[in-house]
Amino acid sequence: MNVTNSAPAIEVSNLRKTYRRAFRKTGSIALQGMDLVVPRGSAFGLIGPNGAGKTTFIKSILGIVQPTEGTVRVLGGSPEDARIRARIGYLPERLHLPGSWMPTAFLAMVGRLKSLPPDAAGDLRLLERVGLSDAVSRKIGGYSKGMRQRLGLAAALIGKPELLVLDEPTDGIDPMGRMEVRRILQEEVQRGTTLFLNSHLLAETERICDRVAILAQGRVVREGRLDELVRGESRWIARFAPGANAEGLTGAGFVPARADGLYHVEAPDPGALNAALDRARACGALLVELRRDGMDLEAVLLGTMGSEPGRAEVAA
Ligand SMILES: Nc1ncnc2c1ncn2[C@@H]1O[C@H](COP(=O)(O)OP(=O)(O)OP(=O)(O)O)[C@@H](O)[C@H]1O
Repeated sequence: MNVTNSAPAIEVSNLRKTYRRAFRKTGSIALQGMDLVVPRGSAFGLIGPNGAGKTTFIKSILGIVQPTEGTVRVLGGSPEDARIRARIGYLPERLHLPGSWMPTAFLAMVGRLKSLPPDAAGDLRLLERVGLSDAVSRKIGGYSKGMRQRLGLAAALIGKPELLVLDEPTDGIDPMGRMEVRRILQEEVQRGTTLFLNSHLLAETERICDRVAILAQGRVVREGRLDELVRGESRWIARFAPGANAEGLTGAGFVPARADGLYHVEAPDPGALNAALDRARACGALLVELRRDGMDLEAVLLGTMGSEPGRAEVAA
């Protein structure tokens, strides 16, 4: 087996980055001992508040920012290695595009930078895939923000990258466009690409990603499978038909919720859940709705951030 192919897509250990300020004794700490493993083939979302260090992390794994300390491995190699970088597609947070260029010329240039043979037909297919077929013969300077973003995504997709790193990929894209971008990203993951997504749109991260890390003050404070992070451990919400015997339900282990007809019940496994429902039915209650009492990603983030201390400055 090829060793590099079995390595995680991204692996960082004790990653630290302090931005030094010219003529000043203090530096700004962006990352302070970050550890993270992104498995191959995952759709991984990085979330966290403004200034948490997300963009600094992305720049570190792409070799754009030099870490102050720690190790970074990407696709089993160093981000400094041009051969590794050629296997990564990157959509930066702030796109700088040459306004006087045609989109095809821009994609051709990105292909050359990745040492790929020219592929004009492939570039046109990519423009079509990101919804820019009507704008192929227009200069980039006349593109709207969303169109520029789509072009950036096309550039990131050049050469079928093994790892796609996207910093706020749907910034400026309308809701229909977001759906299209989501579909493209899902297709890429199905193809086997590892996706690394940084987005403030938590609903988007929730829809696309299967793993999530929360970054706060330059450290990973939570990481795991999305379904495990958002799942309420063992609490369920049940709705019973009007007229249910409230006293009987309470005796059966159901706790009335604030909304009428809703009850919470603790059940760590399917057996316990069904036993509780049997007890409810035995006292005449008719179940009309049952769902897990889960949280969304926003609630997970807010809950996690509630206990985080503030960021400090360091002496350089
Ligand atoms: N070039 C720089 N020089 C000095 N400080 C910087 C630089 N880039 C980032 N920082 C600081 O590092 C910290 C992390 O910034 P970073 O942009 O990585 O965070 P972020 O999580 O991407 O934020 P946002 O969600 O607002 O984009 C912040 O305190 C920021 O001010």
